[in-house]
Amino acid sequence: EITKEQQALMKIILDAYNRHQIPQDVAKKLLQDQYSAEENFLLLTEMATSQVQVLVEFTKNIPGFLSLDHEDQIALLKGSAVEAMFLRSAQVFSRKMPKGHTEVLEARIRKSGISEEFMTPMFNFYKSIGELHMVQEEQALLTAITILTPDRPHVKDQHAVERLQESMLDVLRKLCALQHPQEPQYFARLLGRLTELRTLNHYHTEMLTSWRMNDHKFTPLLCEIWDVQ
Ligand SMILES: CC(C)c1onc(-c2c(Cl)cccc2Cl)c1COc1ccc(-c2ccc3c(C(=O)O)csc3c2)cc1
Repeated sequence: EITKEQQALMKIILDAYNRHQIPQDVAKKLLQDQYSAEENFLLLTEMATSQVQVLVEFTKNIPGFLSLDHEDQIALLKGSAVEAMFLRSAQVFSRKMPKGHTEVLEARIRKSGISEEFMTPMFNFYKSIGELHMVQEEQALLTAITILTPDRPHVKDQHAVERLQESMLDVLRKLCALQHPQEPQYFARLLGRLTELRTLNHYHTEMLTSWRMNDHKFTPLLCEIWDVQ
């Protein structure tokens, strides 16, 4: 019982999700053959910077987002960037990239100065996303829902964000019922991943701190979105 306007919303979100992806020439750099921790960190920094740009373009296509208070738009992007990038990189792992990106991305993440204690929760998350076998529509909606989380730091008009998120959640709930009729708890499992994502934020903050203590440099865009340097 997905309504006509919900179908329209779904199409807009899916088109935006597919239209905005890391350019292939950037992604292909993962396949080059230098594998030092420094080289891996630089490549991952380039991936993250490109992914943030993609994320901003995707977010601008979420119906209603550009009508939110401008400072709240920034607060939502800053607050959700890491989670959206975990979701996106998780799709790379679960979609078994033909060009072998999966293996090289994992190898570079594992050897980029991230301490062991963060590897386990990070790769457990990647595994738990892979096990869901999400379709594109679910991935796109889940990313939009993550961005439209009302209780990010410094969001002033949380109700305005809540209204947008709720309409996305309603479409996702109906889509899950259609896509996974034999699995009534599938929608709840998807939302459970959003909770797991928020725990990864804390690990990520510590990852940033330890990189900075080892004098690793980030790009201006990442410094701005992560309030570092
Ligand atoms: C600054 C840097 C060292 C960093 O700090 N924390 C994290 C970080 C890490 Cl290490 C894990 C999870 C989240 C973050 Cl922010 C990172 C690296 O972030 C990445 C962001 C995004 C990709 C990413 C996305 C899409 C795709 C696609 C595709 O779509 O076709 C093909 S290849 C690829 C690669 C990889 C890495």
